[in-house]
Amino acid sequence: MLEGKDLACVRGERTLFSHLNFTLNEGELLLVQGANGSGKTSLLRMLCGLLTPEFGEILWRGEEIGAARETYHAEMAYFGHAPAVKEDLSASENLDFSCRLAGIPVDGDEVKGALGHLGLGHCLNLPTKSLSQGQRRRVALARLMLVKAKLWILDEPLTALDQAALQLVQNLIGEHLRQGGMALMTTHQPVMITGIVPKTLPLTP
Ligand SMILES: Nc1ncnc2c1ncn2[C@@H]1O[C@H](COP(=O)(O)OP(=O)(O)OP(=O)(O)O)[C@@H](O)[C@H]1O
Repeated sequence: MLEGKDLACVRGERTLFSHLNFTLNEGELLLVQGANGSGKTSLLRMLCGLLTPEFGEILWRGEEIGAARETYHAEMAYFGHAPAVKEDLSASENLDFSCRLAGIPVDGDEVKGALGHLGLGHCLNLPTKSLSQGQRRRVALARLMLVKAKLWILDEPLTALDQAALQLVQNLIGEHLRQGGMALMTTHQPVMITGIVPKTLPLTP
């Protein structure tokens, strides 16, 4: 279980949120909601250990994430606001590279399968810089299929996707949850995943 207890976030002079509590269990989806600038990305960065809460604690399987760092990072995958893809590498090289960097061995067929699943089968070997924004985001999202993490932390994974890709990515999240995974995400779009009723976490100061 992932648990946030009495969390507060201050950026500059502003308290973005305080007294924030949530739990996330296997099979659950938590939608972090709030206006632009309310602190959604800041919260996700906290959950990844990239930002220290002003107050409160974040627990993974009952242990504070700093103390459980190694286990936690092995079980968590983060899809950032600006997806990390290297422009000069092809779609398949990007996936291969990022999985190796994370210590996850993948073979060419797995990479091809993940990219094909997200509708990128026809541009496996093109340099990422020649792909559209939506296609680049799909390359970064395809990584989720390979890293086999229990917890997905997704910052606006639905942005810039066309209707077909929206469906594919929501199906991917649904499949992850049905297999006992957990997901926490931000989005400004409606989320419709068959059989899943998301929990919501509104951010207010
Ligand atoms: N390093 C920083 N120093 C000071 N303020 C910051 C810093 N990083 C972010 N902020 C401020 O914190 C606020 C929240 O930013 P954040 O990116 O978490 O919001 P958000 O809810 O994800 O917004 P959006 O919906 O636009 O993506 C913003 O007002 C932003 O300017």
